[in-house]
Amino acid sequence: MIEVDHLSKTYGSTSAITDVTFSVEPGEILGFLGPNGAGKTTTMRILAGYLPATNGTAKIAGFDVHENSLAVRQRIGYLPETPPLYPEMTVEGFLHFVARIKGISAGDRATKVTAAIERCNLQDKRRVIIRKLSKGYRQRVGIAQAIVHDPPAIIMDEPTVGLDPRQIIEVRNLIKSLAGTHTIILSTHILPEVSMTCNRVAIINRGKIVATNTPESLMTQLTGGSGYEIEITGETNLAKQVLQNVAGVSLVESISGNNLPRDNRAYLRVISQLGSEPGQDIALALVRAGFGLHEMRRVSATLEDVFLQLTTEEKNLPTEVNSAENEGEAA
Ligand SMILES: Nc1ncnc2c1ncn2[C@@H]1O[C@H](COP(=O)(O)OP(=O)(O)OP(=O)(O)O)[C@@H](O)[C@H]1O
Repeated sequence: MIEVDHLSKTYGSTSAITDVTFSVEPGEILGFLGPNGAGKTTTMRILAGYLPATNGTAKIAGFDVHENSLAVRQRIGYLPETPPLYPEMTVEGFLHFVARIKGISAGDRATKVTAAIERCNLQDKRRVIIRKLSKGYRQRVGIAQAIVHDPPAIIMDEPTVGLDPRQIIEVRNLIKSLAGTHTIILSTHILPEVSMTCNRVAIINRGKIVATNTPESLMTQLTGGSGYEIEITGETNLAKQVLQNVAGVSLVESISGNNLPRDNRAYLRVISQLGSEPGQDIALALVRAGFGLHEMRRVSATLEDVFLQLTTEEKNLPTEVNSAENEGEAA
């Protein structure tokens, strides 16, 4: 349904995205995950036909976003980071207005607007002026305007930014309820958003796709699915250096958080590389380096570990995961 092929965009001398390739199957929700400035908005805007790419192609339902932009706009709903709302209009009036600009015939408008209102649970607010709505309800109106013409594909840029926890749950549930009948790309820098909402994730870092897969497979393939939590006596940074040099170790992070280490104790989390079991070597290396080893236990990797590994430890990546996955996606 959505095919992105070697897409690049430069702003003057700044390269925002480079060689971005991925695809989204019909009915799927793809999470487009990356830190600030990674290139998410740039990609979303190109897909929505609002920005020309410098190189590469993107197709929605078989139509090229640049060459057939009108056909593409009829087939996508776009929710930018700040929803394009007219605050002085009522919810219903605004949705009628959007339906008209999107080319829905006068006879069909009322049915389509009512369907979007019901889908987004806005029945109680249909005659309320948008300015008076909470941010959560405004976001729902933003989603309603994106789906009012019943497009097969929906592109959402950071749809839950600025919402309170209850509103976030509501908007996520709404997005999930749209999957199946719609194909969705959702850009986010929030990790739980991806594991809670998306079937698959594409991780982008500094303008490049560094992995594409289901959240579960990423966790297993990239980290071996496990690691260790370790409590030692000694200096954290020194211990990190020692552990980083142990064969089979992929990522080391401090988990002492804001708590001051008690009795000079450090708490570390080590993620192992695919297929390796470095537990014994970790224990040996720590003891040989003079650290007191108080506790060491196995833990499962989280999506956060994967994300950190991909966005901060690129040099340690098992390369087959990247290339094999991207080829698979492009096929
Ligand atoms: N209009 C522009 N002119 C010049 N550089 C830009 C422009 N828009 C974005 N960039 C740069 O391109 C890169 C990617 O930006 P983009 O907004 O796509 O990232 P993002 O992942 O959406 O980030 P955020 O989560 O912070 O919105 C950044 O380095 C950004 O500074």
